Amino acid sequence: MVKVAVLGAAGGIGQPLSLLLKLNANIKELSLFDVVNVPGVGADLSHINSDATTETHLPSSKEDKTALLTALKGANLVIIPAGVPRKPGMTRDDLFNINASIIKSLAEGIAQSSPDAFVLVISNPVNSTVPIVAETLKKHGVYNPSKLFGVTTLDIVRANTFIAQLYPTDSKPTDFNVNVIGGHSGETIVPLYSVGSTGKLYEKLSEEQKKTLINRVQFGGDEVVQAKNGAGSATLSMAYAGYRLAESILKSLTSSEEVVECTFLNLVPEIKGAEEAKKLVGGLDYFSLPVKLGKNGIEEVKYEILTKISDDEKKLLEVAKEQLAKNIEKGVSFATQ
Ligand SMILES: NC(=O)C1=CN([C@@H]2O[C@H](COP(=O)(O)OP(=O)(O)OC[C@H]3O[C@@H](n4cnc5c(N)ncnc54)[C@H](O)[C@@H]3O)[C@@H](O)[C@H]2O)C=CC1
Ligand SMILES: O=C([O-])CC(=O)C(=O)O
Repeated sequence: MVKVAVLGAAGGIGQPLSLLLKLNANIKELSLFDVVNVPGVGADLSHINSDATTETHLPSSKEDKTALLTALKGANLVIIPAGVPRKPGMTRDDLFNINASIIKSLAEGIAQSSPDAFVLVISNPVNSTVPIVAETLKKHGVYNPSKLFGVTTLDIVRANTFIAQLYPTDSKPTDFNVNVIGGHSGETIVPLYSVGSTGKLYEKLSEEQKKTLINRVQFGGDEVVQAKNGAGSATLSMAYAGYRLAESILKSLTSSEEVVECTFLNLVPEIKGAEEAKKLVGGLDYFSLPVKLGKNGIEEVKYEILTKISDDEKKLLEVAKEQLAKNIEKGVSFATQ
């Protein structure tokens, strides 16, 4: 039975994500933090007759650090959807200037109040915000790379849905679990349709259809940003995806079932398979890959998948690596300056 803290709980993602978490029988306490509106969200959720208790934490002023520290106290799992979303015409990197400082200050709170927690970073640009959290925790001497997750699950969710839409009579979205690797923005997102559950169906597509499908996964976020027309980006599908990763982590804590998920992680030697992965991705320090989850977080990186990909996917990877290197460096230098 665990305590989960959601930072940014009153937002577009935070609210439906908190609703899903409120329904999870493994969660004993749900701690909701935001800089606005969070008491209302908490009061509303608290009437649901599931067993998790709900508490809310709203800072009394910009200087008030106590609300965050209290929200995080004793948390086993911290999920961060705090920050600003995109508007049409913006890239995720355009969010860096605002979101980087928000993420850094939240990571400082985690370092102080819940240094042993699993940390799931949703806030964009993920390719840079994850290194910011890592460097901030390092500075405070409490960094455990096995417990830091950049949430890329929405890319997997989209990849499953979009291929199923091409084969409406032969398949359904739940048939698939596509590995999507790399990062979480545009061309850094690399869906590996040629391996695993989608291999045979993918091969049947024309070159044009393959290109369109991959592009749709890479730029799926833009579809939602454009449809919302200035009112933000994906929130409901993101809440579902963030919940899926949180649920998988909780499952690996409470059962002996093997659980594998893709996540954007820090490729450090202490994690089994990470050194092999790092060599295969041109020395990048962070990359999204399938990982085996266990009681202590990421137990093993399933790097072997990188040796099975098609020549076309290798080309996509080259483009992704170049962009990722810049995004990662931007996050690291912000946090270490
Ligand atoms: N990783 C992924 O796949 C995805 C990431 N995102 C990202 O998630 C983030 C949140 O998106 P939305 O929920 O749509 O935005 P939103 O604006 O609806 O909600 C963000 C919430 O964060 C809160 N917030 C701002 N500063 C804060 C602070 N210092 N501490 C705590 N809370 C704070 C705001 O008050 C607001 O309630 C964005 O950066 C967005 O780009 C969105 C979709 C997918
Ligand atoms: O597109 C955005 O800005 C939000 C996001 O990360 C996504 O939907 O994948």
